[in-house]
Amino acid sequence: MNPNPGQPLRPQACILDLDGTLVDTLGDFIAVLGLTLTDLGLPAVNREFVEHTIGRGGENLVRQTLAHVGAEPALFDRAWALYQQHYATVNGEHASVYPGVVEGLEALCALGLPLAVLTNKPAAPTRELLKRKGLDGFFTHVFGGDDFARKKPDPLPLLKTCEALGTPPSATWMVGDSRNDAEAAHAAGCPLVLVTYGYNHGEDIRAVKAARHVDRLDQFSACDLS
Ligand SMILES: O=C(O)COP(=O)(O)O
Ligand SMILES: [Mg+2]
Repeated sequence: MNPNPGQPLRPQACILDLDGTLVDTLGDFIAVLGLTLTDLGLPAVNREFVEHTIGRGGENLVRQTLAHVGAEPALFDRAWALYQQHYATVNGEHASVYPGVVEGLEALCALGLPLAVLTNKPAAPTRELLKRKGLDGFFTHVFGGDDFARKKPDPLPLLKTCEALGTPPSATWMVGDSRNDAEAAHAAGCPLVLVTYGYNHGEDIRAVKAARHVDRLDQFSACDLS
């Protein structure tokens, strides 16, 4: 029973998004797309386009990019293969952990909460990035966009992650940076925290309904868990 109806349950576990929430990976996406487009003899795309398009997985980014530069959709398979090759090399080089993330994760772990990463990035580069940035030790589970039949904003990956964590969705908080995380969390029944510093397709994340909006991850742990 929720002792405060209308208030979300105190977290028993947390699910965290990766890109735009834990790590600022925009520079990696820009570099990898640049290399891919050069290999294909296609024109470059600008930073704003990349920032507004990331969040729904690499396949979607590559598809949207081909459309944006006026390339044939049939180029997708080649472009996706090149993109993945370049991503494996570049991964983390132009990326940095956001301020407050390590402190926030330490606070959540100190409370004994199991933590999972759930991202639309494929699982292999996700695990590698967490390792390269020294974040891998915080998580009991790491799931990527290719681990389940559907990606966020579908609720399926969140429900599967709750199952793996062994906690009910109503007490499993989702922390993310975009409306994909928000739609998935609302549909799954997970309380939602949105960080204000990530990527939300160029739209103001404060307009998206959430239990909390925070400017740093350690603000979430400070206000909700003590
Ligand atoms: O790969 C992406 O599009 C980013 O995904 P994420 O925000 O779910 O981590
Ligand atoms: Mg994100």
